[in-house]
Amino acid sequence: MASSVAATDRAALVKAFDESRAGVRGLVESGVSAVPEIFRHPDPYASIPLAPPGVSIPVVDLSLPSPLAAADAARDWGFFYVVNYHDHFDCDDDYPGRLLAAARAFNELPAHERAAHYGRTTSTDGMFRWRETIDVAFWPSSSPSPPEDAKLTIPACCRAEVLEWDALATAVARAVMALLCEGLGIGAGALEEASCLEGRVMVCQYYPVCPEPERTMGIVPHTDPGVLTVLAQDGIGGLQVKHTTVDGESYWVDAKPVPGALLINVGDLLQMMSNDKYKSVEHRVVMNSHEEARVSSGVFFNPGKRGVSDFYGPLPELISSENPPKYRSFAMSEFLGTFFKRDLASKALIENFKI
Ligand SMILES: O=C(O)CCC(=O)C(=O)O
Ligand SMILES: [Fe+2]
Repeated sequence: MASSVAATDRAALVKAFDESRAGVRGLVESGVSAVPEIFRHPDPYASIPLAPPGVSIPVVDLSLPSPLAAADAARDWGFFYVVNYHDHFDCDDDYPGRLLAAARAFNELPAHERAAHYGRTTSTDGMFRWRETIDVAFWPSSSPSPPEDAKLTIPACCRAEVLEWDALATAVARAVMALLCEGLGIGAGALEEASCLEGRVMVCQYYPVCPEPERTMGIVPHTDPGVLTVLAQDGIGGLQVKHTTVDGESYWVDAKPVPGALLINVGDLLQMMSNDKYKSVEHRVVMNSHEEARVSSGVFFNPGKRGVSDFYGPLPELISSENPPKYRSFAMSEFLGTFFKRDLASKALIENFKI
């Protein structure tokens, strides 16, 4: 009986929260001093320890001739910063700051102006996160750039910056994919030819200030499902990456904000396509205790070709009797079906395709 009453209370809380269409920011604006029940995690910061001082995520300097730096980082860490890319891609020095400022401005509009874009994402465990997520753009995978009607769904106050960000993130992903292909010893264009730049999803995340940061999380530990993620974050911090050393010791490493840098991470699909050479690693966002909300934006790259005869799995060029496939091949429809059914829990997705 008690649990059905609790379930009813919870349903009422969820309904009230959704109907407000004001999101977590609306709660903060209304002056909540405690994290409401639906956002509370049983033990958000249990599990493995924080990294010892001096351990940090590798940096790949795109202005230097170090062709294997990205591949080494993708193998050992699954995460790396890219720096000094502005000249390489002929982009303004204020990137990604200009995008992040525009995304912040959107999130800080009065609630009634944001409401049209309100959308709440919960994972299959039903837990709510202390964040706002706007899917700022999602367009048919067959189209190389957003069609005009998709552009109009992007909030007007950040539309220009979002479109610039899409173009920059795609150029960076193209260059990084080429480096990662070279690291696999295959043609630099192999991932692009497999349509991995085409199926893009962009999100802007806004993590409001939290009155009880120890009770909830921005994002629980997860791996990204796609091929590659290109992420921009502002100066607040909160993203942590799980790193396991060669001795098998694991800890959370802060992805400290580096001005102007972008973060790249390997997703589950790339781990499988590379037959485990590159690793998709868990990451999470802890609540900040700053006085200002945190803003980040990720572009998730996925294969765009999704026909019945388009199969993914270890790249055939990599497979030999010394390197037999560790995963079976699958169509994107099966992959996505499994993705939407799974828990956000670590590595659950990839296990389904192991041979
Ligand atoms: O906000 C961040 O820094 C990371 C977000 C993230 O991991 C995701 O959206 O998958
Ligand atoms: Fe992620």
